[in-house]
Amino acid sequence: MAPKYSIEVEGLGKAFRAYKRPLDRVLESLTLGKWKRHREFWALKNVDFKLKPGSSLGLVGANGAGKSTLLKVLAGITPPTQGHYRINGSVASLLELGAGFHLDFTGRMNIVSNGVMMGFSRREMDRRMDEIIEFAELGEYIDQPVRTYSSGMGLRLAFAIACAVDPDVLIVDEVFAVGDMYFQKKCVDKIYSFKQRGKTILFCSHSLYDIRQLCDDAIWMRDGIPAAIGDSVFVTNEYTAFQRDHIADAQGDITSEVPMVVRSGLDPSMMPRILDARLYRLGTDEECYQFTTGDDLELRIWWRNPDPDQTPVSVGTAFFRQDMTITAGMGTHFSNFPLKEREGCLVLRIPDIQMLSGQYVVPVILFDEGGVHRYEEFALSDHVVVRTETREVGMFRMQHEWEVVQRPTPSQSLTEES
Ligand SMILES: Nc1ncnc2c1ncn2[C@@H]1O[C@H](COP(=O)(O)OP(=O)(O)OP(=O)(O)O)[C@@H](O)[C@H]1O
Repeated sequence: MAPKYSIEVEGLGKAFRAYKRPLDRVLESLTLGKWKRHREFWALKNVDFKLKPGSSLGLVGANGAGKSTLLKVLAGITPPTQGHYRINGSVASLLELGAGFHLDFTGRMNIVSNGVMMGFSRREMDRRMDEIIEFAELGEYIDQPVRTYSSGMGLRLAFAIACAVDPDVLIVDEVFAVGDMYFQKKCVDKIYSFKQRGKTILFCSHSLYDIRQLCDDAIWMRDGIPAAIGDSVFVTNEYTAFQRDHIADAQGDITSEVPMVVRSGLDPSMMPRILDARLYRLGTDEECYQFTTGDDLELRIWWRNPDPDQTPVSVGTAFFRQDMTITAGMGTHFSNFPLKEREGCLVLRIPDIQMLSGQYVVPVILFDEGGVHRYEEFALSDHVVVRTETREVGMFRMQHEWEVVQRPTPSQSLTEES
């Protein structure tokens, strides 16, 4: 019978020793610990959660919040100081890049030694060798020592090995931060296929967008303690709200939630591209960036995709306020509207805009078909300004109505009944 949970974590904590100076560590060890020179520092405290097979959990939080430490504990790389965890099934982890590789061994030799470390026999790894080499696409480098690899190449090899051993639980730390666009796309596809096959994924990223797209649930780690746990959209919203209130320099960086575009790896002539994007009054050729609440607008996006079968794309856009809030986001992938053409002008019609006064930045983003991987981000030539002619407050005009009816207050009805 399949286990109810693939990961169970209870009261997990991890303390490190913090030394003021490197010398203090030496002094402490020379005195066999009698002369204590460290202070205890808790990188993780009171972490509790359970994950069912097939679910994916994202970790978000500021630098130093404890995300990597939690992943390392669960990957068995470092023991917890407090609490327990249990993982039902096999685990593969992609944590520090290149960790677990022998630098003087070739890629091929590392495939075997890595697999053996994960509990596979040499023969099994030999059997999977071709599949791993094919996925990693390292060419002749597969027979070169790993010390000659770039970090992207190390990642390719590590990811190929992790995929080939087909673990029940995959633990991934910021895998999309390294590697070229083409390989990132392969990683995303693999992660999706893991999810679809009922595997469990633990994933840490600074890209809230990736967390929302790939993870069902999320934990916001703050100073080693879970500050919010739950649905990934809820948790990332909580985290964004916190960042907005606490990080002064977040001002101005209004599209930071949409991660950077990566433009390498593919033959440039085969790259899907956004050629242009402009805003108009609906149904006219009047290009316009100033609207009044209730106006009708139309965004036209010209794109080209040389190979829609091999590289299917989707297009998204959003209205970002100056404080980073996404007021509204739309995407062909959300609307199940596939773009099968090689090129064309995609028209997004928005009648009766309901946004209230404000200035918005409207990027247009070319994604893969699932809306996860970004090929290109295109900025409109101007900010969009919306004015509201009434004195309504808030971000949005919400549909509503008022009415006066004759009905007793609930407390009156109770008195009458008794
Ligand atoms: N081996 C270690 N010895 C001492 N302190 C450590 C060690 N590893 C991590 N820490 C500390 O634990 C805290 C949590 O670190 P961790 O790497 O888990 O954060 P993170 O959330 O992954 O950060 P980032 O987003 O920058 O990767 C940090 O203050 C870090 O300095």
